[in-house]
Amino acid sequence: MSEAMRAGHEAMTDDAPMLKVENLEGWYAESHVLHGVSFDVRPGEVVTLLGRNGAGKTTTLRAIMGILSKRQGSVQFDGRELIKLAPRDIARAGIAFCPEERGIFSSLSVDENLMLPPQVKSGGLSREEILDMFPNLRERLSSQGTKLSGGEQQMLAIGRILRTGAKFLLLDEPTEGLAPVIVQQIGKTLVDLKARGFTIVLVEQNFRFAASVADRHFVVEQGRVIDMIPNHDINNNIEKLHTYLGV
Ligand SMILES: Nc1ncnc2c1ncn2[C@@H]1O[C@H](COP(=O)(O)OP(=O)(O)OP(=O)(O)O)[C@@H](O)[C@H]1O
Repeated sequence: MSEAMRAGHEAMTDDAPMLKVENLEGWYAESHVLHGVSFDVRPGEVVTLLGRNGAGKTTTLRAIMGILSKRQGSVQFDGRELIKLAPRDIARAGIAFCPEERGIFSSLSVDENLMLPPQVKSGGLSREEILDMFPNLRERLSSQGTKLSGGEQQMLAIGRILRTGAKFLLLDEPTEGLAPVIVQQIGKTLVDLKARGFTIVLVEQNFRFAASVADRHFVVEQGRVIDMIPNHDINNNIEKLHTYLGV
């Protein structure tokens, strides 16, 4: 079998990663922040990036999305190298990013915010399906984006990327600052998305939440992935995790 055929064959098998990040390095201007991040995500998985503040989790998502001024290394998605692509082409490949700051436009209504991101692929959720998933948003459709509660804004930020057709989601701390009952609701949403075939990378500080939704956890420290813990093995690794996370 030729190299090209083997690569194609591997891309077709279930075990092949959907995303494979290798030796990813990233900079903010002169500041070298990512020092060779490597991890992979299989189709249908939910994985988390865990780590202390400033470890490089958000920067890793930004580097995957191409929205970092300088980056190098390899980001393969569905067997295709993305590292040299512009952010819009990375989005078109089928990766959607929900940033920590949520990016809700204050001058637009909930409905307008929802319909804002362009569709990049067929098979995205319809407006109705999204509103079925987030009934609170249906009641607030004509409200201004910033009149929403933090939880509603988070649901809108997640909901609108589901329209795009991207099946691979990068979610940056979706539970940050939210009340426990809302965190629970977001957790149910992620389980639902997984059941619908979405693959998710989740940056999370809330370790308990991470354990309730994820298949595997990657520990980020000083711009590198230093460990991987399968969720089924998490109870055997609690002390180690506490040390990693400084909690
Ligand atoms: N816009 C920026 N310009 C310069 N340095 C930055 C910028 N954003 C983050 N950094 C630095 O890059 C490093 C990694 O930050 P990053 O936000 O990726 O960490 P994190 O693991 O996501 O942590 P947090 O939970 O605090 O967001 C930190 O040292 C941070 O100070």
